[in-house]
Amino acid sequence: MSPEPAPAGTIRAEHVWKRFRPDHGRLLLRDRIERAGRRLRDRATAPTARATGGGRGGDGEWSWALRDIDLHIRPGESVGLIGSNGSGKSTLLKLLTRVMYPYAGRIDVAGRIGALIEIRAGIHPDLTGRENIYLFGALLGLRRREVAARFDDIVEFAQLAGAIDRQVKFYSSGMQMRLGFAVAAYLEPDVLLVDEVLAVGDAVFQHKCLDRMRQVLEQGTTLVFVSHDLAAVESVCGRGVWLDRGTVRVDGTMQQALAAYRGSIEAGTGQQPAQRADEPVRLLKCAVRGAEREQIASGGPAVVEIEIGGDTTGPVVLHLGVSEGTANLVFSFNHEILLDGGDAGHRCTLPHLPLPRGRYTLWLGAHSSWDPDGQALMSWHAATSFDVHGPELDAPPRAVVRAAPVFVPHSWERL
Ligand SMILES: Nc1ncnc2c1ncn2[C@@H]1O[C@H](COP(=O)(O)OP(=O)(O)OP(=O)(O)O)[C@@H](O)[C@H]1O
Repeated sequence: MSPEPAPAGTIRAEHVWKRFRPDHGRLLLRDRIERAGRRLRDRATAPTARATGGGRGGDGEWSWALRDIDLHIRPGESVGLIGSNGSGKSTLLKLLTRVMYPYAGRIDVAGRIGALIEIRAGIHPDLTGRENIYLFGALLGLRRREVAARFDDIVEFAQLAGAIDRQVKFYSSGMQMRLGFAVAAYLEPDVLLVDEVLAVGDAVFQHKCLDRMRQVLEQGTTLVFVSHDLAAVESVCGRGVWLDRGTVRVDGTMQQALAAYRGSIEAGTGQQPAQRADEPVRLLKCAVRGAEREQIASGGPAVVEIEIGGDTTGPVVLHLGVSEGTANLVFSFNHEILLDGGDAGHRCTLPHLPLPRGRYTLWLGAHSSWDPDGQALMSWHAATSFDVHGPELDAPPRAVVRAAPVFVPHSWERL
């Protein structure tokens, strides 16, 4: 008896492997014969056995983009796929759309798929924008009448009113991306797959895309969203999957996946710029603590203690900043200090640290007061990390982007 078909919007990937051959150069006949021989020998070996060896296949030429991926996504779920460059995010989306096929494993996507995985994916350059919309609709299995009912919304969203009867090859990349996203998001797919759409559009269009994704989710569509804009992914997705060198490192809530991913970036020392050697102003010590050696609490006091050395004399502008993870600078300020050529300690007190629970990085740099735009006396670098204890920030409504975490004390009363 065949198993029950999965409900539309279900995505299931079981033990999925995908590999690529990096060298696409021309091969001599001798190389081809050698490869064919190796392939024949390989056939006798099981896929997983061939897959071992740190990303290299048995013939030493293949590298694994995805290794043993298992994912089950239910209808209506919103999944953010995060991970560093080359971790396999786009490859996974391409497998889901069947633009390419896995080497081993099984992929099932139930229902109609709307996808924007490459700017020009699914868009035919010789057809007009109008023809592309109808063609895409037909590929999704929609009737002409059904596409016509959504046509005006698509054109309005993509801001292409004046260009819809022009061939797409004459569109700018921004126009093509807007058309691709609008078509994918307005033709009511059961599954919407979006890869890095925010990288191309301007800020207004980015917000429109996030807003549209939220509406699509409210209609019950399944969303898989790939982006390096972590705040945007966090604002739309409830579930987070962190891909690391082709494997799933964390599959949990979006917050869990982001915390683990950010933590790994921080732990990977060398990824954070350290102070350069031989700079005129040297940071000898740096610590962040709460008042009276207590831990730092949201809204409570924090004390930054630093010791500066070097031969420089005279007034110097010290820059201090705090970032979430290594990326988002939450705040920064400057302070002028007077150096006398010896080592000296400086203390900065922040009476109410406006940060919610989390791990933060303290950044420091210094410039001459006489030449604030000139060469840094101490380059901007990550000096230390510290933890803040307190409440998590409440989540904003879906598709509203929170740029940086700021804890603002507040109280409510009923009138
Ligand atoms: N068509 C291809 N031919 C050869 N190698 C490929 C191909 N597509 C992807 N790869 C390789 O597979 C690995 C995963 O790539 P993929 O584009 O899926 O990563 P990603 O996580 O989407 O990265 P990014 O964040 O930079 O977009 C990389 O090592 C990449 O070089």
